[in-house]
Amino acid sequence: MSEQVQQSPAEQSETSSRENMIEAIGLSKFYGQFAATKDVTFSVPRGQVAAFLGPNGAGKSTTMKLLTGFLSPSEGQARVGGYDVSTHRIEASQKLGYLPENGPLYEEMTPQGFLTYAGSVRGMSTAELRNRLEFVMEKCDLSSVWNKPIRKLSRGFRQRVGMAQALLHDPDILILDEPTSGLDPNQNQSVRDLIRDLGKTKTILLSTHILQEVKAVCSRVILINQGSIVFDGSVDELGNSQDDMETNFHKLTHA
Ligand SMILES: Nc1ncnc2c1ncn2[C@@H]1O[C@H](COP(=O)(O)OP(=O)(O)OP(=O)(O)O)[C@@H](O)[C@H]1O
Repeated sequence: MSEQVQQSPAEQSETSSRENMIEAIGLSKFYGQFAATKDVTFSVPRGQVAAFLGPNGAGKSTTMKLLTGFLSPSEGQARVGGYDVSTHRIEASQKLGYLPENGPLYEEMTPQGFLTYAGSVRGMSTAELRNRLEFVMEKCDLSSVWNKPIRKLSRGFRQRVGMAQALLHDPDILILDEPTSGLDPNQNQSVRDLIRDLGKTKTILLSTHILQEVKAVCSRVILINQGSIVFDGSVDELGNSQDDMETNFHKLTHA
């Protein structure tokens, strides 16, 4: 008979922080009577690339803002890298890169100027920033627009500037809100390739309503509808083929 080892609460919390890099624990956000999210609970373990899927208005961006500390929950707790984001915001943000849905890009700045500013706000040293700027410029394929004002850039390049900002401090965890929204098929492909590459070393939660994207880059799907989680499982469990996935998505979101 196997012996059960009892863990103290502190040990349990250490285990959970080691294994789960992103944790939503009973997250609800109310606007008046309306619940944008209702008791949202899930966790993403180290090294997993998880899709946060749902139709328009389902609560994806709200959950991501709660997870990144940009919104305070009405109820529940958000943890990133083992830290509660409302009480340990700085520690959590050092481990986290966030691509917001409509990133705050400064239109008059160039990518180089904006990313230098973002790095200095994060307190990066000159040498570290120089290395990381070179890395993200190459990784996000920004060299051709490095010194153009952001206002002149296409949606695809703006998205890549947002990705570069999220990657600048080499975080272990990425929360990406619709990273491919509004991109043309070539740009789509290049952002997906980038995410797949990043997924080899990082924990990623990305929101989308594109099923193809889920299949292309993720191993896990968390599906939200009307503010509540309605499915949490592997991509294959949602459906083996694109058609199956579409049928199940439709069933789960049109109840
Ligand atoms: N500040 C706010 N005040 C009132 N309602 C809000 C507010 N922000 C979001 N909502 C509502 O909460 C719900 C969830 O919005 P959210 O932006 O999280 O959805 P989403 O899944 O990200 O949608 P999309 O795919 O369209 O971006 C929507 O009905 C939205 O209108």
